[in-house]
Amino acid sequence: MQKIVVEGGAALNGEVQISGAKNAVLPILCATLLADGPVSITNVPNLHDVVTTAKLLGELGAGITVDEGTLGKGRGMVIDPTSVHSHVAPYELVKTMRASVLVLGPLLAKYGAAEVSLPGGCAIGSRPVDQHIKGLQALGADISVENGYIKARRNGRLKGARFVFDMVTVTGTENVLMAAALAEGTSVLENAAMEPEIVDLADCLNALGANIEHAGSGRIVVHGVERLHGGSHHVLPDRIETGTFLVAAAMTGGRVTVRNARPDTLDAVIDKLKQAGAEIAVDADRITLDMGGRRPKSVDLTTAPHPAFPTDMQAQFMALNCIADGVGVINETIFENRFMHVSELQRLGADIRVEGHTAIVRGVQKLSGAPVMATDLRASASLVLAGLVAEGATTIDRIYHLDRGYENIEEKLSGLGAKIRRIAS
Ligand SMILES: CC(=O)N[C@H]1[C@@H](OP(=O)(O)OP(=O)(O)OC[C@H]2O[C@@H](n3ccc(=O)[nH]c3=O)[C@H](O)[C@@H]2O)O[C@H](CO)[C@@H](O)[C@@H]1O
Ligand SMILES: C=C(OP(=O)(O)O)C(=O)O
Repeated sequence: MQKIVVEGGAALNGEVQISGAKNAVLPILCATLLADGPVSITNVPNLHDVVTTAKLLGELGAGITVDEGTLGKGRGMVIDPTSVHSHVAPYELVKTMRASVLVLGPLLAKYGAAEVSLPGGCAIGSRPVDQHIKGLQALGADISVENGYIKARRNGRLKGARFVFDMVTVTGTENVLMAAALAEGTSVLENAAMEPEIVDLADCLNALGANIEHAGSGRIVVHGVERLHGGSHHVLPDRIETGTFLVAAAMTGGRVTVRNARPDTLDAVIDKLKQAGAEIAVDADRITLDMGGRRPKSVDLTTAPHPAFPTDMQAQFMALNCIADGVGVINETIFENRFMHVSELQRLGADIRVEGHTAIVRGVQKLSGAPVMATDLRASASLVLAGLVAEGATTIDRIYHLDRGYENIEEKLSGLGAKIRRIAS
């Protein structure tokens, strides 16, 4: 098992390249199952979740070629779905990555049947998939849940329908959107998620011949087509990785430019960083944050679906509040158990009180390094951030969580002057 050791104290300075978005590339890789020919994806981040998805697609029979990429286009992957021969996503793979449930819609729509293990809960909450199932049923699918598997079938083509999600769900919207792309007639998805990753998925599907309108709004219109062809797509930059590096710069009082970013996907995060006292300059694909050596000011925030403040940045801002000037109140409204990082941050000396879905963080002058344990992906990121400003060494265990969603994080942070290394334990 590997660990990360961070020695705190260095202000981060310099430039860092942002990778393709985990939450865009995972549904896009699954969407390639819908095509009749090979699909070439560029700007694919080298993440554990991408490897798991490739394994799953391979298990279904798809051909997969990894290409280290041409200059400026990042790593590439070509998925050839024409050899798919199985429609079963087994528990062994799904349990390691919830996003595996995203093969449900494509397998059902394209191959007529799907058996996908129920993903189950995870550290941050119970995370049911009832909306995925109801949405596909609205398109005419016959679905049962047996022996821990979602078993879906269709008779003839799926039929376009109007479906209103009970709550905003990102992967739920993606599953139903992918299935509707090959349905007969028009589907209208109401109360759809508006995350930039949904837009990227729709852009990819449209590049393969789908006819999807208004992705990025709460009402997506999908005119079903009979088939999708092969093609190519360049994945959107990761807004959560971007936000994490910007918080690192703000906490350490540094000056960092993130390259290959999409500033327009980060309005709520940039706004909070400004409230924390950062000077921020933005152009088309770069963001520069200059903290000028100042201590950040505490910020209050409430997580909510896009375009509001993302739950995937909550833990990182909690770390910032831990060393900020003042008291910051954080409300988590998306996941019922997304404060697992609190007890680990407290081990570093943070002053945090949790009342239900609210964490009240009183900034302290300094944290001190300690051994801590990562419990989920963004909790891990918050511990790395706290380690960057803690006095002495912070050793973070269970970093496989971090590797699910951050490409070369220690190399990228080292490039900005952080003292961070990975060790085998
Ligand atoms: C791979 C991916 O894109 N993951 C993201 C996705 O997760 P994911 O798509 O799993 O999260 P959802 O948007 O579905 O979850 C939002 C809320 O809806 C609830 N819910 C969801 C579906 C359902 O059928 N029933 C139900 O009750 C969930 O328990 C949660 O409380 O969006 C989350 C919220 O922005 C992010 O934190 C994750 O990083
Ligand atoms: C919760 C996250 O991811 P996932 O939905 O893949 O667990 C995340 O990216 O912070």
